[in-house]
Amino acid sequence: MKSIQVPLQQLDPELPLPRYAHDDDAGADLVTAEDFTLAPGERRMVPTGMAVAIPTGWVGLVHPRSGLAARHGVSIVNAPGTVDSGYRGELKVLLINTDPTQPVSFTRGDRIAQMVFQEVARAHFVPVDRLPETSRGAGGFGSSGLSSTPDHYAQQR
Ligand SMILES: O=c1ccn([C@H]2C[C@H](O)[C@@H](COP(=O)(O)OP(=O)(O)OP(=O)(O)O)O2)c(=O)[nH]1
Ligand SMILES: [Mg+2]
Repeated sequence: MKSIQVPLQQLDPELPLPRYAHDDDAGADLVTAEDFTLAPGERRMVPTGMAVAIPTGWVGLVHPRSGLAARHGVSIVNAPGTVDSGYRGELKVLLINTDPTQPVSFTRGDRIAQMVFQEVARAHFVPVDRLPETSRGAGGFGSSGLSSTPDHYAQQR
């Protein structure tokens, strides 16, 4: 696995650093700096008490935790959140409680999200009159259907 150094400023020094729960995990867990409760349907910008300097050419993606999603319906509004390498402000997590009836409470230090680091490419956009042809063409938004044996697969069999 590639490894990068990420300078981290602890705006709230008593909180733990982000950690990988297991050696091969893709995401390092982020914690909340605050106690809060999300009412059903409520969203909130949650501070993490830290700022980072992600290396140029990389991005930090703020992903939901599946356990919170499965148990409480808690997700991230803008999933995955994009943390630009030039961003020096406090990392925040835009949580939402999608449960229609149950509130959910968090305590300072609880792990609320996970950050995945990825390399990014810079696109240079080149205006053209025609795009190269493909089998998909302009089909999208469900064009290949739901069934596991659609005609769509016929040519590959
Ligand atoms: O989940 C997130 C998403 C973003 N950010 C911070 C870092 C990121 O670099 C900055 C801007 O995010 P984004 O580009 O997604 O927001 P925008 O609405 O496009 O704002 P801007 O105009 O500042 O780019 O906000 C977070 O702390 N958490
Ligand atoms: Mg932006």
